[in-house]
Amino acid sequence: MDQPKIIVAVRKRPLSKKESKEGQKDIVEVQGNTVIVREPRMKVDLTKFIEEFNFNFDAAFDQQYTNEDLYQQLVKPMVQAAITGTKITCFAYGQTGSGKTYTMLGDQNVVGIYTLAAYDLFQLITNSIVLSVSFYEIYCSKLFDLLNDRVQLVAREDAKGQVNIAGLSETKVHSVQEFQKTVEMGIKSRVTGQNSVNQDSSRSHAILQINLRQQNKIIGKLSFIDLAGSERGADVVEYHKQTRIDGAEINKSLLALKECIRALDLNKNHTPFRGSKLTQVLKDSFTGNCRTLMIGTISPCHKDAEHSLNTLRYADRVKELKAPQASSSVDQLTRELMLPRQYITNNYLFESPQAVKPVSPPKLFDHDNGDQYEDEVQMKPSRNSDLKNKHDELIQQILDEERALKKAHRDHIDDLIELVNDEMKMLQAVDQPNSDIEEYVDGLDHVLLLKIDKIMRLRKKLQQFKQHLMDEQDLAHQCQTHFYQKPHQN
Ligand SMILES: Nc1ncnc2c1ncn2[C@@H]1O[C@H](COP(=O)(O)OP(=O)(O)OP(=O)(O)O)[C@@H](O)[C@H]1O
Repeated sequence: MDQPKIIVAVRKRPLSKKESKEGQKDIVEVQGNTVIVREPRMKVDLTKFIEEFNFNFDAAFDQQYTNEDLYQQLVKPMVQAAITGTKITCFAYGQTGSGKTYTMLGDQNVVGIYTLAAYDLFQLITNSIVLSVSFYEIYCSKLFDLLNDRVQLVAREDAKGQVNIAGLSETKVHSVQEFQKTVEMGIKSRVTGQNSVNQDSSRSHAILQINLRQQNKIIGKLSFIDLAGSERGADVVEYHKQTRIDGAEINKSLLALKECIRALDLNKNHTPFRGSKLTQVLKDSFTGNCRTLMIGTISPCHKDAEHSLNTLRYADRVKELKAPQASSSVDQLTRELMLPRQYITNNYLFESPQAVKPVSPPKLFDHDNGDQYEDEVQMKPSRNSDLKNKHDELIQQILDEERALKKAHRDHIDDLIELVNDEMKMLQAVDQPNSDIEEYVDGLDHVLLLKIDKIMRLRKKLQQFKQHLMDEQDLAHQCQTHFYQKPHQN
């Protein structure tokens, strides 16, 4: 059976002892492949209510599941495919502290996906296959070799369009123990590289690559990417300029990543690799025979609700772009019925640039390139709850209108098909000997007028919908502007 090209999964971590002690509430529930977030909120009149968000994924794991469970279900089939030449790429995406490293690397008690994959690889490969590891980091568009004293590297595209990282070191490993040692060395180098105010591991993407070679020819490639903390994209409101630049850079790479996965899934000829350093260096992983797994990691805590929702929305966007699978029509339908609140904002901001101009937050610094994920920017409910409520109502209205518009569009297509059938009959009739040309002319005129009428009606609905999308953008902008305003100007 064909495995899907892209799998999007979400993993919820348990509450930590500290969080339980602090009285933090677990607001995330996993039911099958659905993740439910129940966020306690307060209305303008101070009445409390719970807002519920539902997201449906290819797989979802709650705190009961171990790294081994996740590996067996999602990664093992990919590792097996890697042996037969499929390039596999596995991303971990989520807020700092949500469990990306735990999932990928494990901790002192538990091994993660890296090592579990290595175990299987050494079981599966024959003696003639050599396994080697590269480990590097992308920080602020710069590449650093984690297995060679953090030497800075350069990615170059050759005449054939292949991207090579010049000077990237590769360490041959002959056992799981050697593999683990190599990875640990890279992790150490990553951690000790935190020598500036702004740099910590959650601000960079770490890429672990395992190459399988036979007679010096690469026959398999596995890439594991621990992405920068998702909340870092929101650092565009930080005081420190470098931090803001990092935030913009992270947003840019996550946006480009989403676009590349989209192109991959829709089998598009053009994939926007050059959108960021991350996607540029991963170009090879997005072309040809390849499979991608995205694991979104989330915290269960109430205090992290906004970040968790952002992670879920990002994963949802990646998933929403997937071409429908023949076997997943029920999933598709369920998804349509459970559209998350921000669906419109997320999709229309980025997917339909002609219809809606992207909202640009106020310019904060010269290097601001406008590539930020606007929806990753947090709003403070306490300071703009009025605007936010208005915004929420409008989003609801837009969701209803979207359904009505799509229904009208489908009806419109049915009507057009009927009219085309009528036209065909008219043409057949007029081609007969002794046909009535006047009847044909009147009939065609009538059909064309009907078509114009139908198009105008549909267009009116569309214009109204577009207007509401723009209104939504204005409101979102106002919310952001409100947020960006400093409370005290000296
Ligand atoms: N599924 C899990 N089960 C048990 N503990 C977990 C799980 N996920 C994460 N943890 C624990 O939560 C803490 C934070 O996890 P982790 O370091 O993996 O986060 P992270 O997303 O990698 O953060 P950063 O981006 O800062 O590196 C760690 O102490 C880790 O052991």
